[in-house]
Amino acid sequence: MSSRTGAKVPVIDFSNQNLKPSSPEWDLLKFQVREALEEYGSLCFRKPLRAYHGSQSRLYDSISTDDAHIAENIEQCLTTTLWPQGNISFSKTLASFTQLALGLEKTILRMILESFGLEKYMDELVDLTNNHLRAMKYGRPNTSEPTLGIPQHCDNTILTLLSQLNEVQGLEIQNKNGEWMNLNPSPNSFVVMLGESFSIWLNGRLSSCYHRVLMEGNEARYSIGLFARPRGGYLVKVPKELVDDKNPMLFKPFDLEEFLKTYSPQIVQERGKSALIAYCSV
Ligand SMILES: O=C(O)CCC(=O)C(=O)O
Ligand SMILES: [Fe+2]
Repeated sequence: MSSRTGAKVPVIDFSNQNLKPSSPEWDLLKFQVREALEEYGSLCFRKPLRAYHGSQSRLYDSISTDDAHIAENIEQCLTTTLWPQGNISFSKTLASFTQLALGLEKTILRMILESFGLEKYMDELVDLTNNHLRAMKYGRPNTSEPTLGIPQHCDNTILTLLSQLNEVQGLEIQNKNGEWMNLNPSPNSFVVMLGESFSIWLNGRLSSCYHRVLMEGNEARYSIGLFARPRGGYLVKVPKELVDDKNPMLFKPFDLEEFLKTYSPQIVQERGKSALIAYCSV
């Protein structure tokens, strides 16, 4: 296993509720976002289908819904899975969490696009996005040995926003030197990661980061994520502005749903890199 380090991913302060595009504060944050994503593919933000997802490890369990902006989806797929008789306060909390996360997701998306002069694609990217909300539980490892909660992977999303719900740490990202860094996010922050679909759309200008969950000790870990994924039936396609003589097109257009039909975790292991990147590399 490669080495682990406690080095820090940048934390960016988004606590200003009145942040406006084109203001000096917006431009400063935009610069910080771009810089952090170039370095790590990931950063932390400070801020005031009914399914158990497949077992990633013996510790991992989750419930999730697509199109999480619709409150009934949260109710039907998450709340009633846990409380068949319903739980209004849980549904409301999750719905307001989702609204907050969606707002942040759009802000980050706009900043990244602006930093490439590609803001005209904002609506197109928002339209092709399915916001998948997933609540995750990692059971108690009951050992002092580091135990995998989720093996290393890159998300196939456009953006991923993660929030850790209790004090039990475990999320790690890999830096450019191959070292694993634990993130230790505080409960009032989001970790934002650039997903592979976005890295491909950007013709590789920014990379997504490998991450994993490693746990030890006797406590369960709870986290929640908003996974902005391209909808099935939509082609993710590098915009013409990112292709020229010096920057040839690196990826063919792809439909994530079509890719997932052919996906086999073995491909990831065999090629040592992401199956999605391998699938649509030119
Ligand atoms: O629980 C976490 O903090 C990470 C989850 C994750 O990486 C994933 O579901 O893709
Ligand atoms: Fe992930």
